[in-house]
Amino acid sequence: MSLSEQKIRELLLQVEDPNLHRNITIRNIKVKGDYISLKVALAKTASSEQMEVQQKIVNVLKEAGADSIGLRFEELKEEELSIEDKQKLQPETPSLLSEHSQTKVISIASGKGGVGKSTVSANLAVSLSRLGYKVGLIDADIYGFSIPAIMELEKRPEIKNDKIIPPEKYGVKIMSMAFFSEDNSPVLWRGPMLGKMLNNFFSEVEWGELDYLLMDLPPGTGDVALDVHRLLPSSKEILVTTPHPNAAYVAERAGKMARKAEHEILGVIENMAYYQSIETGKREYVFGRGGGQAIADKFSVPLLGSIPLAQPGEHGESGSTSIFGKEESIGKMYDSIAGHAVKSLEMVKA
Ligand SMILES: Nc1ncnc2c1ncn2[C@@H]1O[C@H](COP(=O)(O)OP(=O)(O)OP(=O)(O)O)[C@@H](O)[C@H]1O
Repeated sequence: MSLSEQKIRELLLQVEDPNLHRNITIRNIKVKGDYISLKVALAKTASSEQMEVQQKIVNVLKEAGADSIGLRFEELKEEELSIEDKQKLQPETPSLLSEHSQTKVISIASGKGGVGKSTVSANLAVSLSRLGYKVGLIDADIYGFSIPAIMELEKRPEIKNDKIIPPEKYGVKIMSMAFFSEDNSPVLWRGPMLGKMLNNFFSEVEWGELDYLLMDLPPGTGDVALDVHRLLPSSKEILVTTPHPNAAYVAERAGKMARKAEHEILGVIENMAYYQSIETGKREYVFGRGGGQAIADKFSVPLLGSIPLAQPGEHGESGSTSIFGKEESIGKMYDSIAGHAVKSLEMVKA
């Protein structure tokens, strides 16, 4: 059923900004047939409050007969907040960011997209959990959040006592920007928003005690790495590359960025390193050879491991097509890489 813009505005009078205790600010409404596209400004985005509002808007509009809703959020500008508003928005110090936190943060970076960085991040997180560690995984790849799909995660976070409880799969607690987007609509982030989003992922999320927090960074050498450094100066980095010399050249730029951000590089993971015939065991270096080692040498860090191209039928034990179980050959490789990364981290600390 199609709702008029005026009706939508009336319906949304029921929805409050939970931080400010007044009506939400609607930036724009577009109605195209059955599709309603809405942009809303809140005091705090990427937060438990946003989730609450998101849910309420969807419920209110669906109850009124709306079929399909696209929702985007932005934060209210400084000048839109009164002094009282600002008092209501007292910042918290996230415990994960405190200098006493025992959680080790590892960011996974790549020079370009499509090298399998998210797949590697997810499998590494699962392996660390298999090794007995308490693990969190942040999908900070805001331009193309793919962790929930890779983990085949159906659950969404829950809100308890104003905190976001991250859903868990394969023993890994997961947070993704995907949870803050309805209908998979693209999230457009400007520079300063990225830092805020990350900050909220630390302050708003009830992670519990974690041994490792992995962050799947967006590909490239953008602002997010700098934001991560500002928030978490002790974060370490792992670079993912394919074996092709060109891919390695691009990965080198991500490595230089890590160095510029004063992040220690723990090591390099080469993905899609070769194809191994199941019948003959013969390896074919489909995407070239040596790129991972070249990057590792460039930064004087270890090559933590080389993951071959997965073949149909190879995965299955875990029930997911992208996550490898402990009995699968690639699963064992990830376990070994995770063990190697833990050792590298201890050496860096020593
Ligand atoms: N070792 C592998 N063997 C076969 N396919 C792989 C392998 N690693 C990743 N892939 C596939 O390659 C594609 C890209 O992987 P993924 O999304 O993890 O890359 P990415 O580097 O995170 O990309 P982006 O940053 O653009 O999201 C996916 O379809 C994934 O299933």
